[in-house]
Amino acid sequence: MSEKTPVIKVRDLVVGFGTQTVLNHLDMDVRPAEILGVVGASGAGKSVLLRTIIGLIPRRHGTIDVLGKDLDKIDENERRAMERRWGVLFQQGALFSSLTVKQNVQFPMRENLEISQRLMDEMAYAKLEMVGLSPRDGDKYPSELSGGMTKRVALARALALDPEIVFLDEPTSGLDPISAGDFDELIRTLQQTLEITVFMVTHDLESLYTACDRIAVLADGKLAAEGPISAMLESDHPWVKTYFQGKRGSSLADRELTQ
Ligand SMILES: Nc1ncnc2c1ncn2[C@@H]1O[C@H](COP(=O)(O)OP(=O)(O)OP(=O)(O)O)[C@@H](O)[C@H]1O
Repeated sequence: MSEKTPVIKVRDLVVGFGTQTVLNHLDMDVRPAEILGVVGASGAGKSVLLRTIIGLIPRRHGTIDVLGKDLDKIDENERRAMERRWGVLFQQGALFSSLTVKQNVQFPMRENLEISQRLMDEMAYAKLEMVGLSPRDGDKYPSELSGGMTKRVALARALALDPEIVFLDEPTSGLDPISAGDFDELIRTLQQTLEITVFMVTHDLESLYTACDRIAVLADGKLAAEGPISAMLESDHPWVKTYFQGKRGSSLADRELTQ
């Protein structure tokens, strides 16, 4: 794929439920190896967009290309192959409570790869190390983990099949600011070392400043603004102005300017 080809290309996307239209003729590109932060008011449709791209919610209209393939034009086998090329971290982590950390990380491997248990163990330990957890953490159950550890395990599971794209839905929600900052740094480091493309839905202004290359703002079912933080600070869109140039946003912007 050429440098310029978007990794994800969404065109004229319409998604709704009953009489409600959530995404209304939305166009969006996600570029290779970028961390794109998707923001918008509560209920704007950020999670719906993520879930529609990965095929969990049907579209009413529009096309979605991922890694150069139109998702409407691939057969069942190609679809399964495509799903191995992306990893997803859902809101709340969504770990299987009856499985250990190691078994959770191995879940996608078991579903998709025919490899020995020993190799799967090695791979699971490597993924846990990548996200800053030890092999001993592998034997714990989700109920024994802190919020930050749960997110890390969910990230390790999303990375299980060495994906090219990672979808993160509110990865830092529920974390204290220090743990959230550590998680942002982890995402940044992984993105740089593995050169993955990251689609991150977030409410966390700090994440947008420290982790994201570009930001896409959802409002009224469309992209209201997109670009780096500097573009957000200059935007005239009312929601973008309030969000990025409001009290919280401007203190981060000041810090950015003085660094
Ligand atoms: N499965 C569903 N069935 C019916 N309505 C849904 C469904 N999923 C989402 N919605 C509706 O779609 C709208 C957008 O929801 P979505 O979860 O994408 O918002 P969001 O921007 O991610 O919000 P938040 O920041 O609060 O998580 C909401 O009005 C929601 O109620």
